[in-house]
Amino acid sequence: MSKTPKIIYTLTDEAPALATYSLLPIIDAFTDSAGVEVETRDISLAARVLAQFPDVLSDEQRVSDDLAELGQLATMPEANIIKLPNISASGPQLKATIKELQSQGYPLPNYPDEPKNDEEASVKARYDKAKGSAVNPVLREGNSDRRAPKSVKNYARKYPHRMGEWSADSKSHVAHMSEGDFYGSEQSAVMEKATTLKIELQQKDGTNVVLKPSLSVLAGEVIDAASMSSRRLRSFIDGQISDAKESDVLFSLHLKATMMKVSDPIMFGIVVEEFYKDVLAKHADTLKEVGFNPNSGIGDLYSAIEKLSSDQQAAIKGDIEALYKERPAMAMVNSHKGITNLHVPSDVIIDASMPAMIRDSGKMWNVNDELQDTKAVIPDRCYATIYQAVIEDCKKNGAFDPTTMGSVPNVGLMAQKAEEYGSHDKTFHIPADGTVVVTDETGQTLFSHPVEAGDIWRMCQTKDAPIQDWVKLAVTRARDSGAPAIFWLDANRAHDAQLIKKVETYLKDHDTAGLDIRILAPVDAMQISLERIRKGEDTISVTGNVLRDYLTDLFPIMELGTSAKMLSIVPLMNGGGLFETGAGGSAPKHVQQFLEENHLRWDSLGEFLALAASLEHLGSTFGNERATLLAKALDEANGQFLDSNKSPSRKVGELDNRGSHFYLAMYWAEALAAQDQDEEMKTLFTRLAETLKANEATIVDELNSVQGQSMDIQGYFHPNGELASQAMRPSKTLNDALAMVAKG
Ligand SMILES: NC(=O)C1=CN([C@@H]2O[C@H](COP(=O)(O)OP(=O)(O)OC[C@H]3O[C@@H](n4cnc5c(N)ncnc54)[C@H](OP(=O)(O)O)[C@@H]3O)[C@@H](O)[C@H]2O)C=CC1
Ligand SMILES: O=C(O)CCC(=O)C(=O)O
Ligand SMILES: [Mg+2]
Repeated sequence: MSKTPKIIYTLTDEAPALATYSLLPIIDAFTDSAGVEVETRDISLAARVLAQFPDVLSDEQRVSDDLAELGQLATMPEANIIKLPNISASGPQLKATIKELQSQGYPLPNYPDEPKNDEEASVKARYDKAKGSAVNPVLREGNSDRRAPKSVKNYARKYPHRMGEWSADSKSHVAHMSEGDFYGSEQSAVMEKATTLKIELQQKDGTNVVLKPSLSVLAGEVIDAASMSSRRLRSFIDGQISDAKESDVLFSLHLKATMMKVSDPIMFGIVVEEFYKDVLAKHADTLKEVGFNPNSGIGDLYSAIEKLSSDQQAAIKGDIEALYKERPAMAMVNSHKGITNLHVPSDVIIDASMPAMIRDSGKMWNVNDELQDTKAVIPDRCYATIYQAVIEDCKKNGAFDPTTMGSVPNVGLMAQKAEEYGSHDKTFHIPADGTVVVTDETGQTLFSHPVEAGDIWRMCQTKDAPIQDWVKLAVTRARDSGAPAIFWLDANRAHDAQLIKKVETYLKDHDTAGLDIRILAPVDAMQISLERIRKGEDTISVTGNVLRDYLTDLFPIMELGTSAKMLSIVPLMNGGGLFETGAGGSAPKHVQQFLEENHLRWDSLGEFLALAASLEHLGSTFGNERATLLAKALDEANGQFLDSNKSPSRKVGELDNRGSHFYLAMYWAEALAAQDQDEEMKTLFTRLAETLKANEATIVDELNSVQGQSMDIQGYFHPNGELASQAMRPSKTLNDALAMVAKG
């Protein structure tokens, strides 16, 4: 790996990838002229799929495995990576990508749902490497520091987003299990020394199945295991379906099937099976024949039955319509297109979906496109209760006020795959009744869980070094910000109880004099943080990986309207920097709008903030003065951008993502023109600033007047780069101005 100071900018998917076609040429123009190298690496879902199959692709079609390269880089001190959100693919998304690539002439094999031989098993294993949250855990060699910078908070106070009102008699609530879940069954242990673990299912019939023959663990590592009873989950879901009907609230399910890619699709499938039970039973044989997979959602049924005669299709569809009349109303993802909460496992993802519901008065959309009170089903108790605490607070005190509310930044434990629950090769769908037993190399039993066929059993690892780093980061943030820091840990949970001991120990390594650092159960931590936020006070949440994910959408969405406006830094444990953009996802809805009317409402503020932090890091690590200068100027430009409210509008014909990039470029050039530290840069950027200012009206007109047309960029997951670039760079005046400063 070269040690030249450079920034790696990632190419990803959907809305952020489209935005990059417009933003990257601007970044290139500014950094080229300063001699700062910016290189790209493609970690899009399509590229990650292609990288798995060099053997079937032609020389021209073959792509490098950029993710593997970046995974290596993330462990080195010179790493400086800007990571945009990417698709964490659900099964249906992965299959759609394969289909699109095949239609573009890539001779990829089909995805074998049920491999029939070794060859198919190997194909499936390769595809599965690109499934779910396959990027973030590879790059996250550090813990997470996510917060709203002051300028962004001031912006939200000046231009508050809309918040739905709350009523004291809202019927919305969270429903969770009371037994048989992961929370209730968790067992945890800290490894005294490095060892190798074995996971085995001792079946009732006396035979043993080795689930994992060997797993190396380090001294000090926290290991835990838990199970989810499918029988109890089914009866809980049945109860909730009846209760939603009786209480006349929408039924909705909130999981993280993308990130917890093994456990949560199974839970999703169980809910699909229970909700559509009668129809699925009536047509069981036919649906089996056409290969319907409930874990992929009811949307998969509609695709699967396309193979049937139109009469057969009509019969099944008719039965589903009849079932809807008996069942409670379901929360809709898109009522115009008939997309329900149970259509696709990746459409409703808890980190974004629960905050959106809370922002919308605790309601979700019904089939008539109206907001309605909702039962939010979050089966496992580990974190469900925090959302109920927010709902209770809103019912009592009304909606939060973005103009006065304080902030809850987050310090999250996630380095080296910490607490990656339910997502990896240590989560199993149990094939038969028995006991799952974990033993160490001396044969001593660590954990033992009685299980039934169909249950989910998961193990999770959290290494010691990341925990120490996380505690240190929390103390640093508390010191730098002056805000109290709360560790959200539940003494009644086996895993958290181990972490509490470690936190108490490692806090002693730091000077905490004068700091307010507490350890509280998540519900208590939530209540105190909400009480303080209403008084305009800030409270740092110091959490494990799952709460990091949940809270870094929840609070930003309440405070700023979207998590896209967050600063999201991952100080890598070996000294490098990973700068994530925002905290949200890849906004598929934004792409839909872009394709329908050539308006991209994606807000790249997260990218602007990440770039400033990345340049600053490059400047300080390599003593590169021009990088520092660019960083300072970009900081000012970001302030100006927010102050002038040049974020994209949601409406066609108005300023969109491209227009917002133009303004950023103008403010950035103006800031560089205003400085006196570097004469050459001053001269160059004064010319650019003057040109952009003089042509502001023309450029904005060129960018806005193209809107209102449908667009075709020949692909969704793997669009034609030239067409996408043309679409995203429609202003000749702006392009010519940028060419003026670009080197060469
Ligand atoms: N770090 C990562 O790589 C992450 C990836 N993902 C992936 O993203 C995909 C979609 O996930 P989903 O949960 O729907 O989350 P998204 O964040 O994509 O969408 C939720 C909503 O948040 C708003 N939003 C998000 N980002 C922006 C932005 N930059 N500018 C303006 N508004 C924004 C949009 O609201 P509105 O519609 O009102 O405009 C959007 O519809 C999935 O494939 C998921 O796996 C998800 C989270 C993180
Ligand atoms: O990796 C993923 O799938 C999602 C990550 C995410 O939502 C987050 O880090 O906030
Ligand atoms: Mg998230």
